[in-house]
Amino acid sequence: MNGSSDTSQTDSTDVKGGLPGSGNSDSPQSPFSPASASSVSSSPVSASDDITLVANSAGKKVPKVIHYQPQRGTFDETTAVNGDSGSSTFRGVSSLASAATTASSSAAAAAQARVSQLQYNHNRVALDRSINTAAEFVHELRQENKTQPIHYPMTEDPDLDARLNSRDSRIAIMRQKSYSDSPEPTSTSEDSPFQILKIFFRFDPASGDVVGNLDKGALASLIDDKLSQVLRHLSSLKDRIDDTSSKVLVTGDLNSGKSAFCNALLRREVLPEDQEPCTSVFCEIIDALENDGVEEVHAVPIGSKYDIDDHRTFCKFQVSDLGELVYEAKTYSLLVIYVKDSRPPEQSLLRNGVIDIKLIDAPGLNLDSYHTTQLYSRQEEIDLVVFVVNAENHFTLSGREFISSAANDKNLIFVVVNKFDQIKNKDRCRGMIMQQLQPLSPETFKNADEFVHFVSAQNAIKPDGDPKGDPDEPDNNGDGRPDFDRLEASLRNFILEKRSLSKLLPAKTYLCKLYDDIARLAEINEKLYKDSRSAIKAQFDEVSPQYKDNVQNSVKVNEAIMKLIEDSSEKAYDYSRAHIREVIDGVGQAPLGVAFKGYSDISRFAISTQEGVINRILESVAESEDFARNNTSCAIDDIRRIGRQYLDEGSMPATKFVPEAMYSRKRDLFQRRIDTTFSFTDFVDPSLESFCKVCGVKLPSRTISAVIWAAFSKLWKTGLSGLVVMYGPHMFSTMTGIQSMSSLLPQAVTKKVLPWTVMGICIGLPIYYFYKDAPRAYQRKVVKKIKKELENEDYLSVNSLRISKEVRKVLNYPANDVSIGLNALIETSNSKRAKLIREMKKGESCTEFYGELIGRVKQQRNIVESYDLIGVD
Ligand SMILES: Nc1nc2c(ncn2[C@@H]2O[C@H](COP(=O)(O)OP(=O)(O)OP(=O)(O)O)[C@@H](O)[C@H]2O)c(=O)[nH]1
Repeated sequence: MNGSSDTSQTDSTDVKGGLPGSGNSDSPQSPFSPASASSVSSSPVSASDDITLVANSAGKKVPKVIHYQPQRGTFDETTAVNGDSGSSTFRGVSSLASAATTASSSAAAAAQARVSQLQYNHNRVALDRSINTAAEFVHELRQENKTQPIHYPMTEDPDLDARLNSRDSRIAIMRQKSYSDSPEPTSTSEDSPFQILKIFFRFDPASGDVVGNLDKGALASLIDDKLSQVLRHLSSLKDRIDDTSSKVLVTGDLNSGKSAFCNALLRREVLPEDQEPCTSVFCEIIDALENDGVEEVHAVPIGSKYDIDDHRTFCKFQVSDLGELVYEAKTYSLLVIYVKDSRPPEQSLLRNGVIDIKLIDAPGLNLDSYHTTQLYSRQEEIDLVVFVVNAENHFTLSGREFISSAANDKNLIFVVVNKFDQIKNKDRCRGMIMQQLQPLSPETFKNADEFVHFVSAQNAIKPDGDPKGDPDEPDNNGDGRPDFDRLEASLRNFILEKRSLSKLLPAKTYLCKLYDDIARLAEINEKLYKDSRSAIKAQFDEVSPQYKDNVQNSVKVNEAIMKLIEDSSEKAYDYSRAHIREVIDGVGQAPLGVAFKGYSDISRFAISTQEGVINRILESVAESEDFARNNTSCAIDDIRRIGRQYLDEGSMPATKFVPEAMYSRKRDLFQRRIDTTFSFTDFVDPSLESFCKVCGVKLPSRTISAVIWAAFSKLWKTGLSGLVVMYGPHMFSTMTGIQSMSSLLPQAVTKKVLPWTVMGICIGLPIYYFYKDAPRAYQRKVVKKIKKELENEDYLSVNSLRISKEVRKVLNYPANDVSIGLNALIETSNSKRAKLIREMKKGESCTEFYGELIGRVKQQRNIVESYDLIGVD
């Protein structure tokens, strides 16, 4: 029987009244990859075939539908059963013997068997669903781990030093230790709170720290690896329970007699046995009925995937070629051996008429690490492990490692202590083996009667061995057939009758352990987030006011500094305006100190005078700039002092103040704009004041002289002066009676002295005046001219503004420094605050996620726990 369409009928049961929602049709979408999902769906549910066990079409030589009656130990063609009365203990060989005496109750047994079959299918479908649910949980954990790395508790056992996370490395290390005869390895099972989600960490003795520098990301990736490993395992579990055949893996140390054991089961020497290590290729032994009854070997080349219907995937050989083929590990990865078993179904394990059995003979554990790794991975897809141990050697290190790993998954494994015929002190050997087994597989130890057998495989096949093999015969210490028959009966019982145990129990056990682990991991994480919540809240309460204070301080400081800048700038403006105005106003009033060396030197005098005036004004501008510099320097100190109230020196980027740099770029170039040309009229600037000064006459007062001068100027300008010249003498004589001035003087004076005197005064005095007043007149005129130009271009305001602007500009640098420092403080406290808010939110959502997950996982755990597998059979 294989997994073809006929086989699907075997387990394809429409579960009526089974577990709520069970059955593939309404199962949630499979969380596995499409490939594995499709492999599962290849067993469609059929309501009509719920309890019929069907041999495949190749089984023409046996009844098409045969039914095993375990209590009678017989088969008939009308009753479809697979189970017994539901006893929870293993019947062993005695049950077969007693079955003969209960033939009359066959109808009742058949009915019971139907119920058993129905329950088996219920459990299988329910487990199938539970595997899907478990895979969903694992997917959720993986997703969570991506967004927020899962916290994983680490063990602190220094003995874990050399343990690595990969199975290969672990095995390699174990093997290395085994070769070096090192003491028993330290198991991490006690150190880790997990059974399935156990991660091996490397202990760093130098740092005294587990896994040394393992950061969150690396840990997350380790957890992700582990979770994807679990997903793969769940997928193979699913395949395993959906697979109608049973795979029995025969493994053990090199030369322990695995091949001899397989041969003994087949009652013929199919596999080669040798003193030297020989089996280096996996051998799958299948009933020849699966190959149209033809005995042959299909050797699958490395890299090829075996398909019996595709001849390109294997090479055909005779069974007799196996002697050479088992050494061809470099060419073949698998030898599929089809053998006939002519014994009746109630005796043959392979051709039992109930289910397909594949017997897998594996290379010895200590052959090499590659084969050991292969063995570990094959172990995951098989239903039953038969571990063959050499009674002479007991359990080796690699054997112990393998058994604890397999027992973790399977709960129950068969231990065949072979070559028992070679042992003299059998009781001592038995005691020691049992002692070694107890910690490795407690369940197997508990059920040792059924699962631990001391035999001699070689003797079992000998022609002089008891051919009938009565399993009820007392133990004869492995010297002959009875011990082996007893073993075989237990094996048959477990595989065929206790199918729930052999097929479904591993899945149930694994799921329970996985649910426990997920719940434990979720509890640890939930607790962590709950615990860290109050710590984060306390931090937030501390940081939050800091942030507010920083914002307020920043506003306050910025306002103070802005005011300081405004004040300094205004002060510079006011001072500059007042000072330059004062200088411009007074520039012409004091002598400029430019010597007038006569008219021959008039050009130099003119230029020097102009320069003198301009320089005086420029000096006043420079003085204002100096004032502004000092003022700025003080203001900078003030700004830094304000900043330091809130910032430490280091957090304030100090821009260096260079006073000379101020006003170095925008110099006042006013002198270039002044018209430096001059003319004769620039030296004439008559005024009463200057006239009096030149004549050495002191004016009565400034007011009187100003009035006189004003009147004179008016007269002169309005033309009254002409009237005075024309009619003045006439009016004078009319009013005084003096005809002419000359009549008052002697004739000689009138005629000779007076004209010359008058002429001298009228011509000489002005000439003298203008000559003498020319330098001062020029100065006055130049001052007037420059002042006018300054006024035209609003020189005063422009320069005051320029000076104050520069003050503002320079002060903005330290102000900016303080502002940057304060902003950094705000930014730091704000980002701390934001981070804490994020952490709080994340913590809340994580707490919620794990809390909810724990509830769902525990609920599922209880459901799986409630599946009664033992009671079924
Ligand atoms: N005395 C004795 N020798 C046995 C028994 N079973 C096997 N042998 C011998 O042990 C040797 C190894 O047996 P195999 O069956 O080849 O062992 P194996 O475990 O398959 O060997 P590998 O596949 O190479 O690891 C052979 O010489 C067998 O004849 C037994 O029960 N008693």
